Amino acid sequence: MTERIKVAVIGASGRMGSQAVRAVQDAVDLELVGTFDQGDDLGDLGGAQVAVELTVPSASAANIAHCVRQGVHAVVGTTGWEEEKLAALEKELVQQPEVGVLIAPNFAIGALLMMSFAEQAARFYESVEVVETHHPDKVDAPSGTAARTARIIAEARREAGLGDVPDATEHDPDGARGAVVDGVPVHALRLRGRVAHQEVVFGGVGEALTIRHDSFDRISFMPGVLTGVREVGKHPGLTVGLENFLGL
Ligand SMILES: NC(=O)c1ccc[n+]([C@@H]2O[C@H](COP(=O)([O-])OP(=O)(O)OC[C@H]3O[C@@H](n4cnc5c(N)ncnc54)[C@H](O)[C@@H]3O)[C@@H](O)[C@H]2O)c1
Ligand SMILES: O=C(O)C1=N[C@H](C(=O)O)CCC1
Repeated sequence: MTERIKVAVIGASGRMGSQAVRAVQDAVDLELVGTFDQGDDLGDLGGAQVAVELTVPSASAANIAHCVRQGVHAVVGTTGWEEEKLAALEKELVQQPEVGVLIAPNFAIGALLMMSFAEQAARFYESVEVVETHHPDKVDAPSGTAARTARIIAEARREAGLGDVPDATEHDPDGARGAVVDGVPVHALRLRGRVAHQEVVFGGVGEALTIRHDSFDRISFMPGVLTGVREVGKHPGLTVGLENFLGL
């Protein structure tokens, strides 16, 4: 039998981390060797080959820098990885060229397809807005998925030579038009009872296209987490987006 991949989970007591612990325990080809949460010394990560990191935006970069220095591959679901943090991580990875880090704003297959479909549609529509809905315990807004979707759409619009999204608003003292990420309006709803949901709404002359994805349960993220764990060691350096491991 081939050796099982040794896995640690950081943020193991959280909503996602506790699901990830169960998913790793249930996978015959993986071995859970460490669980860590706030205040724990990560040390050698229990001898893990791969760490799954599901914490908070303010802690994630330091945790991943630690993993890289320990020579441990990392699968990162935590959001809030802005450009500066990614640049600093890339510098860390230069010192450990055999280590792979996957930053995955969303592990659900449907969310990855939603972003892919949105990229495909972007060049055909003058108007586009992103509306994300999450549970009210989420600490960051807009969601990592919404921010990434907006950037993917913006890039596709630039490549197609589209100009700004049309918007005649002159007076919006309360910010009713929402945030703007790379030129794309993004609206964040926080509702008890929801998990993670997003609509990408395109508007053209006389028509609209809505691409919607719903995660009703965090179990929807687990196949993607496990794919990340199995693949990350084969992809040294930084990878942003699980779609890169899925041929999407
Ligand atoms: N990529 C995805 O598909 C996906 C899906 C769901 C959630 N997320 C993201 O995952 C992250 C976690 O979400 P959640 O709902 O599980 O949050 P949560 O608040 O339930 O869990 C976070 C856990 O991290 C722990 N923690 C905080 N600081 C820490 C530190 N310095 N070291 C170790 N552990 C620490 C907390 O104690 C808590 O147990 C968020 O950033 C969220 O946006 C990503
Ligand atoms: O529950 C969360 O928090 C989620 N965070 C990710 C994001 O910000 O995009 C993925 C969906 C769930």
